[in-house]
Amino acid sequence: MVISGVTKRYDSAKGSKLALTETSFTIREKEFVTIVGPSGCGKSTLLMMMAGLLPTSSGTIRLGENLVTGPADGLAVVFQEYSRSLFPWMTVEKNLAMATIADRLPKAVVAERIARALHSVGLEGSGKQYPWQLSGGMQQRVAIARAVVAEPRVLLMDEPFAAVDAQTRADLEDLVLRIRDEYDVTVALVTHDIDESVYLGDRVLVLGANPGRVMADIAVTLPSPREQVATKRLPAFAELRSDVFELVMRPKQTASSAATAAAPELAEAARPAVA
Ligand SMILES: Nc1ncnc2c1ncn2[C@@H]1O[C@H](COP(=O)(O)OP(=O)(O)OP(=O)(O)O)[C@@H](O)[C@H]1O
Repeated sequence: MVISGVTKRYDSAKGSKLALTETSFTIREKEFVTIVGPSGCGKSTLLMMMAGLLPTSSGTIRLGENLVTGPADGLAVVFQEYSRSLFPWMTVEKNLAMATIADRLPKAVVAERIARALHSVGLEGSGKQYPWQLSGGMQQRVAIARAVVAEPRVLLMDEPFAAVDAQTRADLEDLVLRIRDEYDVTVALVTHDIDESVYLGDRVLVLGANPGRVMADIAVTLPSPREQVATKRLPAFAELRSDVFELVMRPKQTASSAATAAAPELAEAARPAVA
């Protein structure tokens, strides 16, 4: 996915707000990129534009050869608010089937995909249940299954674990890492949690606020597969989280020089494309 010179300005009766200043980066195929930054720096705005759910004010977003100008084939989104993103009057299976409707697949293929997706998120026995019969963590698993059932090239996630408890969050983080491998999908995940950004990412994009912009693009060179205890014990993990923390907390006026020092790989534009 290639994001080129994207800006976003919100205009309202109260005035105009530059939410995101010129932003460019590339996400390579199968890469897991996390996007972290302080509240209001434009993380959700950026992700919604990547999903084609919000128009850019200027600049372009491409998925492969195609410009993203609306909800695009090959893109799936998981939101924080699982309870609002699932249809409560439909069973889990029907919720998943809805995501495949546009593809007009044979019934047997849909059933197979649903079974695979439910297995991948550990909900094999829950297909006939309704979302409201499940815990919050299980509902978010359903939302993840629904996102992958259409077998997208890119999975976009907006603070998907912010509304669950710490233990469930750790389980869901590991689940998404497994899903990435099983479905060979490219992932961009927005979070405000610095540890999560480092634990999950192959790269961390650190955004700064006022206006929103990419301050640093940090390669995460931790070994895979990641493991909640062992990975977080590594000195390299502590170092990376400190780098990201410093960038997120650092006052705006010194941010760009700090970013360059902490992340010499900032010249991301030169990377090859792309999912
Ligand atoms: N629909 C809108 N109209 C006007 N301003 C908006 C709108 N949506 C977002 N903004 C503003 O744009 C900026 C970026 O918002 P955005 O929600 O993208 O940030 P964020 O980093 O995702 O924040 P948070 O971490 O708090 O969710 C903020 O200043 C916000 O107030």
